[in-house]
Amino acid sequence: MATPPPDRRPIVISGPSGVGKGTLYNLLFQRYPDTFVLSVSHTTRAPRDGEQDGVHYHFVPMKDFEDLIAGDGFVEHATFGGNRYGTSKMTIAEQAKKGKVVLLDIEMEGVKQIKNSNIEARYIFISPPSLEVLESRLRGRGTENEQSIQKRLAQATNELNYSQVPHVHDKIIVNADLEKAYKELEKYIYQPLSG
Ligand SMILES: Nc1ncnc2c1ncn2[C@@H]1O[C@H](COP(=O)(O)OP(=O)(O)OP(=O)(O)O)[C@@H](O)[C@H]1O
Repeated sequence: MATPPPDRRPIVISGPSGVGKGTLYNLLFQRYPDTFVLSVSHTTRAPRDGEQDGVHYHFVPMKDFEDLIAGDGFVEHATFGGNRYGTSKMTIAEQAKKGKVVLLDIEMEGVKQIKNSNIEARYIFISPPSLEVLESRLRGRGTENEQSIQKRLAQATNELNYSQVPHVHDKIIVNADLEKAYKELEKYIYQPLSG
């Protein structure tokens, strides 16, 4: 059943790669169908096999991406590996208008940009129980090569340091036991409005 949470602000989920963000919010999507929607990013990179425009990404030419930046159309944008990625204000507004609570899966630099924008959001950080566990999850997922694993682990330290900065995140959840972490996420998202 679609039961929207009392607080309808977009939810920004961040945390190191491999910590279980996707696993956790996919559980939320399964258990509350039609309630939440993952924000679809814009990118200038080419679609990979099986990726659909408007579903996995909005695939756009560089010129369109730059026009969107010039028109202040993004809440956050970044460059990775020579390709640009961003979350457009329009995407968030369109989904919110349909009555859905928008979930944004965003890395640290994007979180900083959203915090500097005028977007009202809730910020959740997913933390690993330890760097050793994070490494074993990244390896266990089997999607990364050694170089990519090392890069993600190095970046994880930056993300974890940022999560310690007071008042950046509204909620920090340690993803040790999956079901416990999920319950904590659900409880936070569905908590009654305060004040
Ligand atoms: N609590 C948990 N206990 C054990 N394994 C877990 C737990 N949570 C997630 N995993 C596993 O860890 C791996 C990484 O999870 P996931 O892909 O959801 O991470 P992510 O944070 O979304 O990563 P990325 O940012 O790279 O997309 C997956 O193989 C997943 O099944």
